[in-house]
Amino acid sequence: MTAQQPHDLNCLTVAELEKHAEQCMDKQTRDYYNEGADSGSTLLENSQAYSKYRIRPRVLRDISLIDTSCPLFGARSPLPMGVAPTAMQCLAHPDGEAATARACREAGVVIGLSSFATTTLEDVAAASGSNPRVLQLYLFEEREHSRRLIQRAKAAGYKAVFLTVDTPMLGRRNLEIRNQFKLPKPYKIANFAEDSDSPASKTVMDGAASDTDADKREGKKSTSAPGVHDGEKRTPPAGPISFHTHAPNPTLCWDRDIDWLRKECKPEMEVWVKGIATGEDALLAVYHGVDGIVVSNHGGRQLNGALATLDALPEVVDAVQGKIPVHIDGGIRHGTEIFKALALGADFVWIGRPVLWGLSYKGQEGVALCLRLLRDEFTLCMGLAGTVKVPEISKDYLVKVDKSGFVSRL
Ligand SMILES: Cc1cc2nc3c(=O)[nH]c(=O)nc-3n(C[C@H](O)[C@H](O)[C@H](O)COP(=O)(O)O)c2cc1C
Ligand SMILES: CC(C)CC(=O)C(=O)O
Repeated sequence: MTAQQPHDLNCLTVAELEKHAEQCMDKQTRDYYNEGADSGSTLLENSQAYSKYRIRPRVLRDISLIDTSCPLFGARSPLPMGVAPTAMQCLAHPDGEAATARACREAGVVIGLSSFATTTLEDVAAASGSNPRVLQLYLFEEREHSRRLIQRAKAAGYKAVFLTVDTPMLGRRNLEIRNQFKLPKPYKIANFAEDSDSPASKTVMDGAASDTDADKREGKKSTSAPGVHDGEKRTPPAGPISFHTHAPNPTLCWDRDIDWLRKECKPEMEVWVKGIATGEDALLAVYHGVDGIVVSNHGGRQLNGALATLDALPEVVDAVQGKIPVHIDGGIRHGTEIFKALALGADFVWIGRPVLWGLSYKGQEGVALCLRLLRDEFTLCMGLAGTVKVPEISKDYLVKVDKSGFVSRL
């Protein structure tokens, strides 16, 4: 990714990228990617939270050499920004996660790969070369699948596992239900295509929606549903691995699961938790020895009514007191918003839907465009705000504007 890259005159902002992507995606994909849970208010507030803050630019500071780099996984990242894990990217473009990985490699930007990717983690590693990658993990109740995935990620050079902790149950996504969302053939949930614990596994890996998906939507009894105490013993979900059955794990807990995960991953891979939204849980994460936190509400797709991530960030940063890195995702659509998140104490940001929009628009080239737009906007923001180094970005550069227009220093 070079600074001299010509502009795509049809697409100069992430907002324009979103509009183009709308034309490129079929309805099922557009609805699945773009919607939030329930009324979508948290999805909306994730973005709106950024407009409560304005930047206080400083001048006459010689900003001729701007360094946008920051530390990440024991090395340096050229930007304080990575690509968040999002499932099933072949829905956006046939090249899917491999195209995203190639664009990330070109830009030197870390890629987060979803457990529920449509490309294997080995193929993404091959497309990434020496560029850093992390594996997002849904820790299944049936541990063997997860154990195998972790071993494969280690062998393929992944730097970290990001355990998603905001999905003890799946959020209610009404468009997904109405569309009877399913992964169309020939795509597969690639990382589990070889797992064949039961004969039924093979069927769902072929890409068809499982009966289990339909049963879940219709509210039929499932072993993975959280416990209403009816005296029956819980059994983990068996059979086909589909995201409706296996991604949510209502049994996850700090003591047993985080400790197990650290033992499985370390020392080769770091263990992070993705989906922290309170100071209390941030303290527990530190106590349980995780290497980092992502403040996230899953892009507003889980608990609707939860606080916007930018609003949750300060209490997490206060609780952590710099002991481990704090990252954030949700609603970031412009380089100035990366700046605001860092000014409020985040060490790094992750970008979700805009990357999917880029992928839908032009495959690898579209993802590269998305990353370039955000990079250029962020660099421009640093320069115009009078900062030349990422660690200089602090709350001194922000004011908060309340609903009546009253401006306060932070
Ligand atoms: C279509 C889609 C699929 C997602 N899949 C996953 C996933 O498999 N695992 C996960 O932890 N988060 C997943 N996420 C959440 C993202 O990692 C991230 O938290 C969120 O997209 C950030 O918000 P943004 O889209 O507003 O940038 C998904 C988000 C979207 C939009
Ligand atoms: C596998 C799914 C649960 C993917 C996901 O996290 C999402 O759709 O938000």
